[in-house]
Amino acid sequence: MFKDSFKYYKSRDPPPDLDAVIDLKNPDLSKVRKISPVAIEEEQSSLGLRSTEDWNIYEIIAKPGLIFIENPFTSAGQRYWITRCVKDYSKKPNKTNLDLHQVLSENENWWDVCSDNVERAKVLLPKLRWATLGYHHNWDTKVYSENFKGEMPDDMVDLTEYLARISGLCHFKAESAIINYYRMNSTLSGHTDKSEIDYEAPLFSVSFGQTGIFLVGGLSLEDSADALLLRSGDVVVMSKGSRLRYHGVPKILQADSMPWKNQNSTNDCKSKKMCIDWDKIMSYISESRVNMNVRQVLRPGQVSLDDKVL
Ligand SMILES: O=C(O)CCC(=O)C(=O)O
Ligand SMILES: [Fe+2]
Repeated sequence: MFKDSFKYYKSRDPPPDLDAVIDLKNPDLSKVRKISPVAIEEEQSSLGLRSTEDWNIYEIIAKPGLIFIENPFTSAGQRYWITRCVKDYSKKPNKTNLDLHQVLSENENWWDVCSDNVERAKVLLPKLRWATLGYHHNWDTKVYSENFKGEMPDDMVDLTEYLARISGLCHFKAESAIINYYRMNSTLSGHTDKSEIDYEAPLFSVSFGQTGIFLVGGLSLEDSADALLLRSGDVVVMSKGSRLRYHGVPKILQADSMPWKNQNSTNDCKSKKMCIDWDKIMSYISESRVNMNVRQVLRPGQVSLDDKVL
């Protein structure tokens, strides 16, 4: 059952045995099958992705539609997206959990305060838990509204559209995103994401930084669950029969590699300020996991939540 597995993997004392956790760096081909990336003509250069010939894409055999792309990002791509999540997507006017706690004044942004003020950073850094973009995800009502809607960044829209095409899932338009920020002791309890109108559209989850144990069960909490390791750059696509499965993150583990670190000695920050910023971001990510959870809300052709297209 989902809750028992969650408790098992969450436990510190005793720590869980990770032998049964599906590790797609070392895939067990009785549990997963490899799928080929769909060949598409144009190359994309600005999304920080490797050439698709060397992508590893898997589908969990027992959970059709649950697709896993092993880190398709270049090292520079990891740095780009980590910086976007930590520094940019956490900024106003995007909503964050900190808005509810009044720990920042009207004109202050979490990352700016943390990078300028060591004392405030000690308290504030671990406090950021989520930011919402596009249609705001209301955690209490779970209902999207035209009245609470921000901008979706073009890069995130382009990245998920490209990932959808390569995975053979045609239409996808990013309209809402939650950026989840985890510290080493954070968890995300089991849930299904069902506030969206169109369940035909997949849900994309892209993880960076420290490793997460991702637990994915069935359509009911009574069903058993599989645990998967999600490392920096790994992408999970919940589509088709797997779109509404229960899932959660019972544990964050120390990463066994740091693909966001510059592999060669050439420096890719364009100014001294960018280098200093990156050092601070790297220090944050050395004890955090960030997850971009991107959804399509509307049906194709529907222009707003008030547009009752069937
Ligand atoms: O952090 C993750 O891997 C999952 C996040 C998630 O399930 C959500 O935001 O709905
Ligand atoms: Fe979720």
